[in-house]
Amino acid sequence: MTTTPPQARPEASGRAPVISARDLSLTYETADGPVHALSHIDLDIRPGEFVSLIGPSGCGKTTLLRVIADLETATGGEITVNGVSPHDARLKRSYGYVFQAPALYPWRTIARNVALPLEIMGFSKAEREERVGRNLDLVNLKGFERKFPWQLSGGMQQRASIARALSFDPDLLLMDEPFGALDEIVRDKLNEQLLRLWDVTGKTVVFVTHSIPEAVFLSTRIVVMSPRPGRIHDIIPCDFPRDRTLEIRETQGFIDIANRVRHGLREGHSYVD
Ligand SMILES: Nc1ncnc2c1ncn2[C@@H]1O[C@H](COP(=O)(O)OP(=O)(O)OP(=O)(O)O)[C@@H](O)[C@H]1O
Repeated sequence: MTTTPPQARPEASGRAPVISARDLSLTYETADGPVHALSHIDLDIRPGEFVSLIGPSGCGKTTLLRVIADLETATGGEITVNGVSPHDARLKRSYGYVFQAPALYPWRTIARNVALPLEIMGFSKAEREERVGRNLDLVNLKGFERKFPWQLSGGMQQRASIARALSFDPDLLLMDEPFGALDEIVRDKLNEQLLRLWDVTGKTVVFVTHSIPEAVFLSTRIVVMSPRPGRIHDIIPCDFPRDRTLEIRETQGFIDIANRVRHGLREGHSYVD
């Protein structure tokens, strides 16, 4: 992805939160009885933060992301996104969403996949072309406009889906285990590229992961969740420089935070992948 020099864009602790959840709960009613997917969630996420949600399967990470995105509705408590309800935020196109699988249409070229949200939103052809070019450049896929998804590696496809999520320039990026299906070397590379992209664009990112090193490397804060019912067990700040590189994983500071996350996952009576 682009190597534009990092800009000073510290997380704005004084500014209004992008996401604010108070006593948020969500219970699914199922044939086997209620499933308490989220319980008493209190969380503020400020502009420019990179917040990872980590926890074992079933602790509600995806459900929380889906509530923010208005794909599920909370059954208790309150949540705002950019100061309005998730529904209104969705109508205002406040966020881009990246799924675990790239979910690109195989019959569309990479450029036309990235352009899809812009077509739906009615952007002019000239504006679409400019935005597609800019965002493919941002994820280092310039030159691949005319390729089809199956002609790209899994990592490249996921970068294309990030370009698509960014195409209409939302301030908030919601990412649900975007690199979970990729091998470790590719994942490391994409982690570095995502970090640069976050630094350069100043987006707010909420990122679901099962990986402790990934969470510690990427985040400004890590939300450790535990299951049954899904709740927040710990919130861990990560104060590494924004322009950190993978070498930071060998430092004592990194190891200490990783240990705190691991400890939190164990205390939450959960397992660690
Ligand atoms: N649509 C649904 N209907 C009923 N129960 C659901 C539904 N979606 C999720 N659940 C349940 O809610 C709980 C939380 O699920 P969720 O997918 O949010 O967890 P997760 O932490 O993202 O898990 P994973 O890491 O496996 O993706 C789980 O017990 C799950 O089985």
